[in-house]
Amino acid sequence: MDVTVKELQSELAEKEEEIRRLKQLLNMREDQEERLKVYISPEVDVGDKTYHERLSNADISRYSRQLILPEFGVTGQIKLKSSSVLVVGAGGLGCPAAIYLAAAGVGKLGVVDYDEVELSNLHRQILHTVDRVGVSKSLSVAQSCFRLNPSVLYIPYQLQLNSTNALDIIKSYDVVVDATDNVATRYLLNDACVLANKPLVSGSALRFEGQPPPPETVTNCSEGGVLGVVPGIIGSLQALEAIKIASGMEPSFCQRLLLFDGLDGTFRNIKLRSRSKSCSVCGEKPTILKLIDYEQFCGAGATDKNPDLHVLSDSSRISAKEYASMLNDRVPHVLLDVRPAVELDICKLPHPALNIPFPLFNKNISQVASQIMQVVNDQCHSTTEQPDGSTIQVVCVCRRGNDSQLAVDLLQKKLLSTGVNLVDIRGGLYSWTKQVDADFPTY
Ligand SMILES: Nc1ncnc2c1ncn2[C@@H]1O[C@H](COP(=O)(O)OP(=O)(O)OP(=O)(O)O)[C@@H](O)[C@H]1O
Ligand SMILES: [Zn+2]
Repeated sequence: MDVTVKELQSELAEKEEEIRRLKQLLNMREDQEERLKVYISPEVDVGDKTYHERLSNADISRYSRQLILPEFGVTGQIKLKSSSVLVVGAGGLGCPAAIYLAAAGVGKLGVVDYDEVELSNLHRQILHTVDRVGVSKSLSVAQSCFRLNPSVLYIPYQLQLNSTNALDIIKSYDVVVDATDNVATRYLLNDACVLANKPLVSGSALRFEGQPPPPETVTNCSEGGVLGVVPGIIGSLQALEAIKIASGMEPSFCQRLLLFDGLDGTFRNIKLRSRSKSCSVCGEKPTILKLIDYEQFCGAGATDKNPDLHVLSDSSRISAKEYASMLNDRVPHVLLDVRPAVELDICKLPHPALNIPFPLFNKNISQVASQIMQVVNDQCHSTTEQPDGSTIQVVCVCRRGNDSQLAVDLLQKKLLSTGVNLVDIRGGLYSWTKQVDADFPTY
């Protein structure tokens, strides 16, 4: 009897959620099979065993505008129809890539993503919809593509691609499109595609810049921000390249890197060095003969979700609720907001704050510390009941409660002798919304 009712309830809820998802997937596949049947049935009528290798009348109408392209033509269409493409990542790049691959008529389209749709995805992940918030992204992309072109076979994979499953999944596709957002997965895909001998079309898009091949990225959208149309452009270019490869046309970005700057609207096409003989994956004496642990190798997770840091001891942290009572009781303090200035325009706590963006702490902690002491001292003078500087609290806040801890940690070391009491708000503005004010925006 060591399992509590609560634990059982939550396990049941989890299982029910899983069942709900499986049912949804099943429905979609049944629906798809039904439609495919309709599509393929003329095979019997025509009595032609090679029907799949020919185009139906519906195909000819649907793809007519690309069939009349001399470089593509019926040969290209048939090749495309008998090919398969795997899109890894159903986000900002994956959505445009997948929809154009589906529209163009690839035979089989696999879509990998472990994550679920969030409202903050919709400005750029254009295949998801408001009513699919909380639904699996890979499923959502497959559903949207299905609506556009039901003759394609869609295989959604609701999982995180890693070294244990990558080769197994990749092996049944002809072309792989990297539409992910983290370094670990980029390395994984690179090595997996070399080992499996599959062409990889890489792309990335951050802030205003985008690039198809090769893998290279440092920040991510939730940290750096991105205008939705930029991944739209890059993901479309990835689809174009994948279509060229799958249909037997000449690829454009073999040993080339295309850079796009959305702010000044320019493209740069850079020639890459040819394959290095000493490369550890594709060189003459490769040392990487099977997939390794890429999260460990990169020192970064294969998701862009930052883990919660635990830098400060409990005594240096207060909850959002506790801060709300401090405001309520008018406890004198200095509120220090360490977010970038642009984020202060989005929302602020209901108390005047000193804004010093976190990067400045690493850059010049002495200057930051003296700026804070100045404000603390000013506040002491104006607060008659609190003549002693050491009783003024400095409360540090950021968006999620990671930077605020690092900032307090740096300050504590610097201001040790002053006796100033430094704390951070556990979980940042995010917890403020959760614990104090449900109307406070999250971003
Ligand atoms: N190893 C992986 N396996 C499966 N999916 C992955 C993997 N790595 C990244 N992804 C997926 O790739 C997609 C990248 O898209 P994008 O960065 O536009 O979305 P996001 O991470 O949801 O956005 P944001 O950064 O704003 O939270 C995400 O949906 C993410 O879940
Ligand atoms: Zn190499």
